[in-house]
Amino acid sequence: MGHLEHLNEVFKAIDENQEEFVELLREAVEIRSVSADPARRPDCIKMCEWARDQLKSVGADTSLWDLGFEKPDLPLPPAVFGVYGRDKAKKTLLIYGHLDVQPAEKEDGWNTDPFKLIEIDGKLFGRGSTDDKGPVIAWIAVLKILKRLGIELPVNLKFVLEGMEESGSEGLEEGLKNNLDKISDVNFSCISDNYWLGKNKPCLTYGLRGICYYFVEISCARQDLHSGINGGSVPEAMNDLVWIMSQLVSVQGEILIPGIAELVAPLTKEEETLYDNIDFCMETFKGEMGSHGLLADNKQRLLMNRWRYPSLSLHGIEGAFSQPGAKTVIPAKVTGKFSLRIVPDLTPEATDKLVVNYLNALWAKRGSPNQIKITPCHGGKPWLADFRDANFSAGARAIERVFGTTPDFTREGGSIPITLTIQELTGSPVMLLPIGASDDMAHSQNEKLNRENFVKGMKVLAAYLFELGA
Ligand SMILES: NCC(=O)N[C@@H](Cc1c[nH]cn1)C(=O)O
Ligand SMILES: [Zn+2]
Ligand SMILES: [Zn+2]
Repeated sequence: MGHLEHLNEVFKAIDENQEEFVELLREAVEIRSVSADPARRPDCIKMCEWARDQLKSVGADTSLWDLGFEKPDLPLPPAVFGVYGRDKAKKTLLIYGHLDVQPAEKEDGWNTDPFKLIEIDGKLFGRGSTDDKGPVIAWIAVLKILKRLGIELPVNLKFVLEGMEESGSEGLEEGLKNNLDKISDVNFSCISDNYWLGKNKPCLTYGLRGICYYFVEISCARQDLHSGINGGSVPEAMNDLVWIMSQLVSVQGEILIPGIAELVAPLTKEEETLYDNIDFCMETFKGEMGSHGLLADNKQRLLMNRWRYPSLSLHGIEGAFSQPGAKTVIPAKVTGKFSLRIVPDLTPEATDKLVVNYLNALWAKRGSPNQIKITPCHGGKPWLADFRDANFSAGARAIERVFGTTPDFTREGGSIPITLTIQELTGSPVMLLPIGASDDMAHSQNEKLNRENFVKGMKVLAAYLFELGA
């Protein structure tokens, strides 16, 4: 039987068994694997063990790689490694995904409990539904279906799943380097951990921005003070911090740190034309976010701002009063948090140097007697690939089979720190194959994955395996 006939059977079985896979996603969403919260570390570990058990249940050889400790009393979640098939005559595909999620509280403004999967109008709401538990489960679903139907896999598979992606993939690069012999036979890699550019048209992604995250801690007193009793008598940490944070980015979104713009790879004529035919509407994008404005006045420039230029975002101030009401306090210690999304040819090292020099220069100018501590937190490199290779061709053909349309080739503004490492360590091409839609609201309130995207995503992944093995 040819691979096409197999696919029709596989697609039918995916449709008929979709409820089972929604239930798997429900189980996974209920595990609060928030990697940024040390108190949730046991849940991150539990989530990795859960995924290991799922892979085992379909017949993969699995192991957990110990990745050591984040801090003396805080173990890193293990990486899940799975091998499915060892046929020397077949190509080997490495599948990467992550099992940890961003923090979420109902009080943040969710309409439902973030850690309960709730379906409303075909949308599966829950933290991690789209980023990245849904896509990981889509892979597991494909294996379950192929096993059930007794269909031989057209390629060998190797899984690398981790529990720290949302916190910079700490420990994973070392874990991969320690297990190089296990991934040296990989011919292709695929990551499903980003989103379509819109709600209707699928895409394949060939670029990611990197990330450099910073903490700036300023302290002014031993403990919080009364702003009536002490206001006007002490230089305040919060005033210093807000002064610094207001000088990082302009109202037009331009990064004010000297030297950053100069390290950005120049735009070539060939690259410029790539943005013209992409199916993207600025007004729809603005509407989906409910934003009050955009930082560009044409589609091409807006996409470039998201994909090929760096950006700087202010994330929060730890220690500042943020509850409802009007507490009259002078916080004793505040920590500002911001990050830069970096692009070729910026490196985390060069970015750290420029950022730290600039913060030190600002601090000297401020002349405050308070104490400052600048901590570069995690860094991840950008990634840019050639979308004209065999991996992308197989992905594009798979999408055509399921959607009857060719995908757009896109870049992504977010970061998956391990992507470049996987490409370099395996010496083979990586492709990003998103299944979620642009309005999934990853990292935000009411994160969701459309049931249709979930089901069609499984079909695309299955078709991709057959195209790759053809
Ligand atoms: N789906 C990819 C993703 O969301 N990646 C994160 C990675 C990250 C790095 N530091 C914190 N998170 C992203 O924010 O892009
Ligand atoms: Zn993700
Ligand atoms: Zn994420």
